[in-house]
Amino acid sequence: MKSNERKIYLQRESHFSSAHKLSSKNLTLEENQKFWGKCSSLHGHNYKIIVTLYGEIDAETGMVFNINLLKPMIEKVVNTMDHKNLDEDVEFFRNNLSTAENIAVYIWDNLVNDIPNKLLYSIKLWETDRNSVIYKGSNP
Ligand SMILES: Nc1nc2c(c(=O)[nH]1)N=C([C@H](O)[C@H](O)COP(=O)(O)OP(=O)(O)OP(=O)(O)O)CN2
Ligand SMILES: [Zn+2]
Repeated sequence: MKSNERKIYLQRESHFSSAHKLSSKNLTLEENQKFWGKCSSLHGHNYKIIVTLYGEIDAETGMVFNINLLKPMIEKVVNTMDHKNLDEDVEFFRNNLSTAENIAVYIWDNLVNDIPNKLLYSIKLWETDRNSVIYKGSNP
């Protein structure tokens, strides 16, 4: 592939709605309520994510990566969580609390091997309008 040596960020937004609760298996109901407050009860969020790729603009295609290829990769991961109870329906969250942090890690881990040439740069995830995380994992 020819490169014109100009690097650029490419972003794709996606959404999903999931139920979850934050509670530790090692704590009693009362202890969980004390630690996590209202979040220890089952509730839901409309999550928003932005997946960012970073790389050189290919001189022939004019693209870093074809968004038409990126879309189904993101949808595949998002569909494992959309309209699901994260804690019960997604294996990863049986052993990892379904915090925004861990959801971003889950998305990264499920995308990084599909996106070629180490292009995956970051996952930004909003749990609410006011609460968000940005994860930059390792890209082997
Ligand atoms: N570090 C984190 N802290 C918290 C997380 C998280 O994922 N990472 N998650 C929660 C709960 O999931 C909770 O549902 C957050 O919702 P809520 O408190 O309603 O959200 P807001 O802060 O946007 O609501 P306010 O109206 O601003 O209080 C808790 N902590
Ligand atoms: Zn929540």
